[in-house]
Amino acid sequence: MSTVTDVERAAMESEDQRENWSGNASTGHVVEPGALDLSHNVILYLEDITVSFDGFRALNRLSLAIDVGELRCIIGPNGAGKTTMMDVITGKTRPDSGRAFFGQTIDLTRLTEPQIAHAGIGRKFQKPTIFEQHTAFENLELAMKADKRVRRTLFAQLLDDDRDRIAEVLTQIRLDGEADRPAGLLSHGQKQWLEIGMLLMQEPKLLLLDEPVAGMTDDETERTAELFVSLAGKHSLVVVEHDMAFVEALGGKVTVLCEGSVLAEGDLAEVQEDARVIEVYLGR
Ligand SMILES: Nc1ncnc2c1ncn2[C@@H]1O[C@H](COP(=O)(O)OP(=O)(O)OP(=O)(O)O)[C@@H](O)[C@H]1O
Repeated sequence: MSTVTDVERAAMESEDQRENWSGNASTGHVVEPGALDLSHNVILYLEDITVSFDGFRALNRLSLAIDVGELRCIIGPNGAGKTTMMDVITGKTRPDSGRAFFGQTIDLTRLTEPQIAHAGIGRKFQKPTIFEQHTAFENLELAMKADKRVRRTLFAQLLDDDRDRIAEVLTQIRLDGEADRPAGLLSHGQKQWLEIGMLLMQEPKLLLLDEPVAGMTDDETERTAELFVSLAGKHSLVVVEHDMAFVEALGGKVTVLCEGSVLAEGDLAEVQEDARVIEVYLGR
């Protein structure tokens, strides 16, 4: 069974939810089955998500919505549920209850991790998983969508547009001068950017980034903020981070998680003044 078919089936099975979420029938908006429906300008909906581990609620009726093209930061104390939330979005953890939708129609709770990646959600973990022996260019080539890799095998060479795409991503991640360098020789920050570049080769609509600037120099952190700001709009980004200077540089809306739910939401200055946020997180 093909992945697309499964995605389509999940979309159709969620017909009832679709009515609830979007009222598409009334707007007359037509979207192919299985395609990402962004007609309401929201790319991710989480509603009342609960995840328990041995009776402990890591997520407790968590609700959240991310707009198309938004750059959202998620902050909160250790154990607040940030990683668990990412795990639910990517299908690694199934919620006990609640709903998780990608666009209006794709029910993430019914898809496997590969299906969710295929649907357009890319995740970057803290530890880079690049191929150290291969060059930066080759790493991006290896990350190309599978259908393009097949094309490459058929024609025994990279097509010009694929080469252009790799060059474009190398420039985006500021590695255009390092294309032929083995990835293992890149700095820590450059390795992180290369992994982000590998995600970009998959053309994700939504990028989930877990503590992307941990271990980076101040200069690398600043450049990473510039990169993320430049990606917003074309992509939607959800960034989990503890580094407040970085969160400030991103300039987007901030969601504060605590004990598995949203404690506060707003721009950084607003949440920094929130007495509850100071008590559980920022005041520490
Ligand atoms: N597989 C698991 N089994 C049992 N408990 C778990 C599991 N995964 C997470 N937890 C617990 O759920 C809670 C939320 O963890 P989570 O890793 O999502 O928090 P976090 O906000 O990402 O924290 P940090 O900032 O430290 O990464 C924690 O108390 C954690 O110990």
